[in-house]
Amino acid sequence: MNEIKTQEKDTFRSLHFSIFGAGSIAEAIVRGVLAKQLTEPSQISMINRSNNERLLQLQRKYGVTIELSSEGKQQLLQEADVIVLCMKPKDAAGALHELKPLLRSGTLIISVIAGLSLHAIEHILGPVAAVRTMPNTSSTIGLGATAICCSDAVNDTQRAIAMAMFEAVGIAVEVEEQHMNIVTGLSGSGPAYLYYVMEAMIQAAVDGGLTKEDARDLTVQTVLGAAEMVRLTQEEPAELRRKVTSPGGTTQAAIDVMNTHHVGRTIVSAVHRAAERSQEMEHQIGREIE
Ligand SMILES: NC(=O)C1=CN([C@@H]2O[C@H](COP(=O)(O)OP(=O)(O)OC[C@H]3O[C@@H](n4cnc5c(N)ncnc54)[C@H](OP(=O)(O)O)[C@@H]3O)[C@@H](O)[C@H]2O)C=CC1
Ligand SMILES: O=C(O)[C@@H]1CCC=N1
Repeated sequence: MNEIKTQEKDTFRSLHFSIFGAGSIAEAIVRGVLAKQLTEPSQISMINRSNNERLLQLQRKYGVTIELSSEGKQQLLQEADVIVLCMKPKDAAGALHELKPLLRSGTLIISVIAGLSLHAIEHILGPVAAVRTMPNTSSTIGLGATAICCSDAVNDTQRAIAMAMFEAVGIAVEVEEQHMNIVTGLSGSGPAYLYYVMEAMIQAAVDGGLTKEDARDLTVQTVLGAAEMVRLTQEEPAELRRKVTSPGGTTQAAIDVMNTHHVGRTIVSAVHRAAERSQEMEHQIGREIE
């Protein structure tokens, strides 16, 4: 992970962030940013449409500012230097229309919403400084993987703020907007694919007689170790797999079963289907805003 530069750190600390939509990914980002001490809880406000109980819970947990009245919420949006859009795609158009009359010039918009294009944001808000991102929930523990792309109005400082925010909670890369859908299929949804595999591995071990606890511990360490092996050795996953697989051995027997069931091809199709779904959502939001 890159260390954030001192100057950017100072800029970051001086900004007021309004997290517009206080769900799972919003919490992952806030928790990660606060854990990295990138800013103080008092610089962050969180807003929901109606779930005030959730806001109170977040306030208790992180010490962030919340507002329960609609006037108070509007004021937080008006005063924010950075507004982070974190609602579901279906709620995005409504929220952008709500935001439009409140937006000050110079406010940076950062969106984490799958399928919400920069064009759609600009269509409603006008030519704003907007950063489209795709993080993932591992940001909660500082191991997120985020891709970002920026609208024409984004200046270097604003780009650095967005990068700093996501580098504080993992790695961040800048990509062309046309690649955001495949990023969504890869790293946005990706943690769920690995949990899916882990669920199956734990189930198999329990079926084979292990306790749930031992099955879970051994599975977690196996996945952690495999990811770290790829990262630290810089070897290709295929090469590392070859080293585990003795001819005629146990791994070969397992891989044969996976090949018979086209598991590799299925994963490729799954990632592409998620990317396609992201594109469909982009079109759907596009239709909603026209
Ligand atoms: N979860 C993930 O792994 C990832 C999610 N994303 C993206 O993040 C976004 C949020 O997902 P997630 O965190 O899972 O969703 P959640 O359902 O957990 O949270 C969405 C939040 O948005 C609030 N909200 C909805 N409409 C408005 C509004 N008009 N004004 C203010 N708040 C509003 C909801 O509040 P209320 O309940 O009061 O309506 C809710 O708290 C999605 O667009 C998704 O594409 C991106 C990367 C990864
Ligand atoms: O499932 C979703 O739509 C969101 C986007 C990426 C991860 N979760």
